[in-house]
Amino acid sequence: MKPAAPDQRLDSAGAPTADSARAAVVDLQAVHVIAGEKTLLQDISFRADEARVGIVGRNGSGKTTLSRVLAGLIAPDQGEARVDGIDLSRDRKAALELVGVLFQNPDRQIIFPTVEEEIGFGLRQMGLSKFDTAAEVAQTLARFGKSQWAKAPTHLLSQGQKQLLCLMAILAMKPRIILLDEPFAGLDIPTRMQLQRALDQAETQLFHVSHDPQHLEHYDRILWIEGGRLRADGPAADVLPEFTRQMTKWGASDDLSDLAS
Ligand SMILES: Nc1ncnc2c1ncn2[C@@H]1O[C@H](COP(=O)(O)OP(=O)(O)OP(=O)(O)O)[C@@H](O)[C@H]1O
Repeated sequence: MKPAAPDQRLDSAGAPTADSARAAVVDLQAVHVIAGEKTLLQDISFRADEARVGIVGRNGSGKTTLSRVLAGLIAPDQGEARVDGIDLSRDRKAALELVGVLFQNPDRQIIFPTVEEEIGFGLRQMGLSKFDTAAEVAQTLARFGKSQWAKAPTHLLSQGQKQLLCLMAILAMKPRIILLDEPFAGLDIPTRMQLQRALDQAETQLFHVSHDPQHLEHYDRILWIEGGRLRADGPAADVLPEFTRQMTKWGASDDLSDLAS
């Protein structure tokens, strides 16, 4: 393997990860998100430019709301959220170029009848010509060894294949950041490993929401959200053991209604 440049990050297998020169700065300052009577996020502040950032927390703690803020899909009711100084909730074109989002349910993301149309859509939105889009789609499929999928009807793909399609569509757009909101839930181990490999090889920053601390052990930084607040923020080796201890403690006591309170 080629020796890494002095400031190049390596993943757990020793492979280079995100290109630090392209790292975007995600900057949240005193972010509040309110829905009716309920405060979904309260006073969240952090500045992150790490290659791999994990987001953990119990069900209903506010992780998905936070990912929507990061992607510019919702604007904070108070405070500021910026990526590289840009308020993505006001600049959708910049949001498309900067952040790709992979959600848990690919059926909510796939809207086109064939694989090539699905991958091509985002590229056309970014302003690529039909010719360049076709070339980029073909290259992306070839990179994943899936050229034979080009004309395949998307509704015939399995869940894992659909999730891989969504990931290919995002990677084709070469965003600076990929936001993952539990994309592995419901996938079998080989499919999950294949997606994880594709992500590990992507020279892109990852913000990854997961319930499973094991998926995030090799990450640079972990944000732990609880009750809409930032409960802990630090290296995986510090935050994840404490998170696991607390989850186990809560899980061992009381009933589900208490867990959800
Ligand atoms: N638009 C909304 N209006 C009212 N409440 C909402 C709205 N969106 C989310 N919530 C509530 O806010 C809380 C946080 O939701 P969110 O989806 O961000 O949590 P989460 O940590 O991603 O949960 P999970 O792990 O279960 O996916 C939940 O109690 C949810 O029911």
